[in-house]
Amino acid sequence: MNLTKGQTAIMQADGHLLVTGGPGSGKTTISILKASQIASQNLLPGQKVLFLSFARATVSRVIEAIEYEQKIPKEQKSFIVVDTYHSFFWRILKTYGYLIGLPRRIKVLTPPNEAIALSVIRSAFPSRKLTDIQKLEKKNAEAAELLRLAKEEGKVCFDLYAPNTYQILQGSKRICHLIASRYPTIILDEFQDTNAAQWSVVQKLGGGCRLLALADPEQRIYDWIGADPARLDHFRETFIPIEVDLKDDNHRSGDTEIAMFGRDVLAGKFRKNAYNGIGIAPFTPSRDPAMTKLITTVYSSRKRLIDQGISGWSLAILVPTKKMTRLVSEAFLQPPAKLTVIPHFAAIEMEAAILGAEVIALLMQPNSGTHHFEEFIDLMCNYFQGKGGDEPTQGALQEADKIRKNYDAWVDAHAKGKTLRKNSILINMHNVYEQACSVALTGDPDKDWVTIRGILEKGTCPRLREISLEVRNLRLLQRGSQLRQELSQDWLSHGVYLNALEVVRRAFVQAHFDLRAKPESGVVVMNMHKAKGKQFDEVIIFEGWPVQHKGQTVSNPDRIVRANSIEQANSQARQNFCVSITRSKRQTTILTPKNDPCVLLPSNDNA
Ligand SMILES: Nc1ncnc2c1ncn2[C@@H]1O[C@H](COP(=O)(O)OP(=O)(O)OP(=O)(O)O)[C@@H](O)[C@H]1O
Repeated sequence: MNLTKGQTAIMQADGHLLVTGGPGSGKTTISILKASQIASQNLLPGQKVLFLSFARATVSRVIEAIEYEQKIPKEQKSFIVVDTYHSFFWRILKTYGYLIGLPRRIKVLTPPNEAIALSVIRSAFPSRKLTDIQKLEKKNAEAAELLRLAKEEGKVCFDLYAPNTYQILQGSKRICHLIASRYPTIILDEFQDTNAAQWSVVQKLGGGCRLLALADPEQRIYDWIGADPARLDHFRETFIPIEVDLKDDNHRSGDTEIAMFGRDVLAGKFRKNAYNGIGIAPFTPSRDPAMTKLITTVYSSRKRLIDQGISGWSLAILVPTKKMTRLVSEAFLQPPAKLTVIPHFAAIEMEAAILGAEVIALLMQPNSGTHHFEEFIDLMCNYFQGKGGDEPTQGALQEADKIRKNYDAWVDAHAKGKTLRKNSILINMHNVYEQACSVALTGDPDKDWVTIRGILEKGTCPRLREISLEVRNLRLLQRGSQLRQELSQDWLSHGVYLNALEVVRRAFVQAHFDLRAKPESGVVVMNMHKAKGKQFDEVIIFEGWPVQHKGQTVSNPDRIVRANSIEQANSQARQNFCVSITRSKRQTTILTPKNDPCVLLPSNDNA
């Protein structure tokens, strides 16, 4: 690979560095080569280069670049640590948290458990249309409870990682010094999206370490969780870095006009009528025709990639919302019009699946007396309280309440020697529970998991059926996985799965910090925000459509721009769209409803 002038300047620079550049301009690539150079020339024994990213998704892209694209030699690779901000902060908190009043032993409060812990507070507020005062009260009540959980119970939620790490660094020069001597160079990926708390930690780290920030101000898509347009200026003022702008170099899709189209979307002015590498196709705005259009478009893209003989090809379907990710995934599994199924991986929010998995794990454990059913009920309530993550629906919270009340009535009836009323939701739930508990398990975790899941799926309890469908999205029991090994070990030691629930809970915490990743391949479906920092051979962007009644639009959900309204087409919407468009190396196809095309696309007036 021949380095560009800008990339060469980066290789020659000393001191703090700020590297900017558009999509595919080679920021990640050059930072890896720089890390490798530092690893071979500037490290003392015990030191490493630390590469910090926001999400595991981005980490996997960096690892892909280190392993597969740049083929960094083994001896240098072992001196580069790629980590998420989360897991780096967590390591600091675990070791030094006691200095700021956290208990000596702390645990991760995972998002599903955070949702459960906050559900009582949340259910006290209306789920929609909150006044500003209500919003503030809710936020304060949630923050106070999360702080209490951290300080009193040692359960630390993700949002406290950065502020608590800052507190530790602020209070101890010695710890700052220790980190700097371990990691004399820190690379900050996607720096434009750093929030205030993360920035305060970076400022502390920069006192002793050399910082290399990578940024594209036009790919800033996290304003809603604290990214700040002025962040690059903060970095410039604080660290006076050498600055290299890789500008609009485009190595990702250089043979196409994908990057040009992305820039034109940002500017809202289109230089051409058609762009090489960009396809825009309308679909009929209702479920089956829309999904049919998407599925046939996927067939064509997939065929193109296979015909070109690209090994390990990747095709991403990017959609605006979590809900659409699910709808598309379901349509790929059960396509309309007798089309064939599309094997794929969907990046679905996992709260519901994780809590559902806990129910299955408990059912794998032996039914060892009266508390088993009680624990089962607790997990069912947890599932409904936590399945919506930080946006629980009132319906789900009420469902949890209903289960609890019916259980109390059941206990009461038992105590009085009476039977439960016939229409109690507990009747079916208990029947299916009993069936699951009485099935003979084999010691093969994968098989046993599927057996229990099957009982829930075929049973008469709609709530357990829902759980069986949710956990279908889990991929934790593949051959060789840690979870599978630990469950097998549990069976070997006890002849039953004595600790299945504990093993499953542990596996999810490990999975959150697990950074081993393979390049993304095959068909993947994900929300547009999740595609940040990634690249694929082809991309299809697919959005929702207006719902009409008697000729009037009654709602317009799941659009690239909220309600597809030109007033909402702000820079965030444009940047988010541009990031998605430019993830592709060869071809980006945009599918948009025929009667109400995306307002960011060229219309006949501005093409
Ligand atoms: N000088 C170069 N010559 C050829 N290919 C390059 C060069 N620099 C980078 N590339 C390739 O271009 C592609 C995009 O590079 P990279 O991912 O580093 O860009 P980026 O600036 O980090 O992109 P984004 O901000 O969109 O995530 C990669 O496949 C990389 O291998």
